[in-house]
Amino acid sequence: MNKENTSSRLPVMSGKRAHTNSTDGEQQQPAQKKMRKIDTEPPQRFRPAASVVPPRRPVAVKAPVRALRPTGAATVAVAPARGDQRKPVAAVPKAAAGLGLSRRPGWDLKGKVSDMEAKVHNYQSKMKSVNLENDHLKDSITKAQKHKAEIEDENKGLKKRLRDCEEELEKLANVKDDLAQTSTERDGLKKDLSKLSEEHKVLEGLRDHLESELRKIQTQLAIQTSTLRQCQDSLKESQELVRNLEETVARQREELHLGEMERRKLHNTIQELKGNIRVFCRVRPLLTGNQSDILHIQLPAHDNKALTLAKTEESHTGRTADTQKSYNFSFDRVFGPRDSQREVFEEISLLVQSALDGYNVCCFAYGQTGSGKTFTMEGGDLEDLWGVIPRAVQQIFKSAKALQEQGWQYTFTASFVEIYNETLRDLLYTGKPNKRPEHEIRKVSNNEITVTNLTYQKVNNEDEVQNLIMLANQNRSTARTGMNDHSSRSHSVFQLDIEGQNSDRDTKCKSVLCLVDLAGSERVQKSQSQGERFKEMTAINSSLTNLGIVIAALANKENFIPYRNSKLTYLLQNCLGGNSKTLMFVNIAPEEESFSESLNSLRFASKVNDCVIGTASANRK
Ligand SMILES: Nc1ncnc2c1ncn2[C@@H]1O[C@H](COP(=O)(O)OP(=O)(O)OP(=O)(O)O)[C@@H](O)[C@H]1O
Repeated sequence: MNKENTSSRLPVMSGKRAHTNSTDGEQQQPAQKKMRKIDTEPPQRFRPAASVVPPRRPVAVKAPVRALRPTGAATVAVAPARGDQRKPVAAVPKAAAGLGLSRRPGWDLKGKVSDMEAKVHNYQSKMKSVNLENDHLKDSITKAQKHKAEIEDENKGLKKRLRDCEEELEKLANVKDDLAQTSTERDGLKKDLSKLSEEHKVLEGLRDHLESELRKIQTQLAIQTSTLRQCQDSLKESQELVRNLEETVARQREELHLGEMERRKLHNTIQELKGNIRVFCRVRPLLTGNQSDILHIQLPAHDNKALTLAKTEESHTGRTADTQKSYNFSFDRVFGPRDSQREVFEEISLLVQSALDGYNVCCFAYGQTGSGKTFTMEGGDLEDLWGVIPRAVQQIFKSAKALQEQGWQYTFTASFVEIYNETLRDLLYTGKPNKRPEHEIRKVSNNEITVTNLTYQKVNNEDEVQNLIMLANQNRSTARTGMNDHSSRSHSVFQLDIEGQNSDRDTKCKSVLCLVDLAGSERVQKSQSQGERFKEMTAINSSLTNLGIVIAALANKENFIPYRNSKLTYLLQNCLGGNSKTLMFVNIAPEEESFSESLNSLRFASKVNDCVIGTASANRK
C-alpha cells in the first residue's frame, strides 16, 4: 500500500484493475488514461483485483467473509460475517484522499473535478463489484442455508437414527436378559433332555421287554383261546351232566329226608330201648392227693356200668375180725375220676340230638354239695373243661345249621331260673336288684309250662348263650354273697325252647332242652340245723324227695303225678312226663367221709334207674 501510495497519489482499489476488461471498460478508459497520465507507475504493478473476488464455488459456512477479506490494498469493505460486529471499513483512506487532493494546486480545479469524477467512477465500479460480490455472497448464503437445512435434516435423521439405535439398544439389553434366562432355561432343558434320553433308553429297554412279554402272552392267549373253546365244549357236556346230577340230587334229597325220618325213628327206638330215663354216675377226682387213694369206691376195669362202694366195719366187740361191707350199683354208665368232660358229653350227645328232633330232653345232676354237679353241668372256662350245658348248646346250633340244608329253620329261646326255698328267681334279670319281680309257674292252654315275669331271651348262636350263662353266674354270685352261699342250696334250671320248621315239607317241631343243677342232696340232722338253714334243708329235701316220687309215679304209670308238690317238679313237668327223655347224673364225692352221703345218692339214683317211663313221642305237627 505504501508502495502504491508512493507511486500514485490516488487510492485505487485492487478490484478496479481486475475489472478493467469488463464491459464498462469503455467508459472507464478516459479516466484510466487520465490516471495513467498522472500515475507514473505502470498499472501492472497493482495487485490483481481478482484476488478479492470471492470464489464462485461454495465456501465453508463458518468463514465465508474471511475468504473475501482483502489481503492487499483493497479499500472496499465487505459485509461482515453473521455475528461479526466490526464496523465497515471506510472506502478511501482519509490520509490518501487528502493527500491526493492536497497535492493539486488550488487552482487546478479541472484536475480536481477530474479527480473527483475518477473517484466517483471508482466508487461506482466498486459498488458494482460489491453488489456483485454481495450477490455471490447471498447466493453462497442461500446455498449454505440450503446446505445447513440439508445438514439439519441429515442431523435430524441422524438423531432419529440415534434414538432408534438407543431404543434398539434398550431392547437389546432386554434381549440380553432374555438371552441369559433363555440360556439358563436351555441349560435346564439340556439337562432334562439328557435325563429324558436316559429314561427313553430305559423305556425302550422296557418296551422291548414288554413286547417280548406281549408276544409270549399272545402265544399263550392263542393256546388259551383254543383251550377255552375246548372248555366251552366240555362245559356244555358238564351242564348236561349237572342237569342229570340235579335230578339225581333231588331224588337223593327225597331219599335223604326219608332216611332222616327213619333215623329219627330208629334213634328214638334206641333211646326207648335204653330207657327213657337214664342214670349216669360220675365220681369226682380227689381234689388233693393221689387218685389211687380212693379205696372205698371200686370201678371194675372191664365194666363201665358198675360201681361198688365198700366199707370196712370194725368189730364192736373187738373179738371178731373187721367186716368188709360192699354196695354194688349198676347204672347206664359210670364215669371215673379220670374221665374227661368230652367223654362224658359223648354219651349224652345223642340225647341232645333228640331235642332237635322234637323230643323234650331233661338232664339233671344230683348229689351232695361239692360232689361235682356244677362242674358236670357247666364246667370251666377252657373249652376242654366245658360241661354239659355249653357242649349241648354248641351241638344244638351246629346240628341246626346242618339241618338247614334239608329245609329246617330253627328258633331258640333261653331262660335261666333258680329255685331257692321254693321261690323262683330270674337269673337273666338285668333290672334294679330291689325291683325284682315275683314269679309264678303257670300252665297255659296247650299244656305248656311258663313262668310269669321271667326273661325269655331269643338266641341265635352259642356265643349269645354263653353270654347268658355268664350273666346267670353273676346273678348267682351276687346272691351267694348276700345269702351266705345259697347256690349249693338252690336248684338252677337252664331251658332252651326249640322251634323248628321245614317249609319244604310243611313240618314243624317243638321241644325243650332242660339242664338242671340240683341243690346239694346231703341230709342234715334236724337237731343240727336251725332257723333259715333248717327251712332251706326242708325245702331241698322236700323238692328232691318229691322229684323221686314223681319219677316213681311216672314209672308206675300212676294216674296222678304229684308235679305240683314242689316248684322243681312243677317247672320240669313237661320234661319229666311221658313225652320226654330224661338223664340223671349222680355225682359222688370220693372222700371217705362222704361215704354215707354217696351211699344215699347212689340208692336214690338206683331207684330212678329202675323206673321205666312211658314211650316218648316227638312234638310234631
Ligand atoms: N370231674 C372233676 N374233675 C375235676 N374237678 C372237679 C370235678 N368235679 C368237681 N370238681 C371240682 O370240685 C369242686 C366242687 O365241684 P362242684 O362245685 O361242681 O360241686 P357241686 O356239687 O356243684 O357243689 P355245690 O352243690 O356246692 O354247687 C370244684 O372245685 C370243682 O372244680
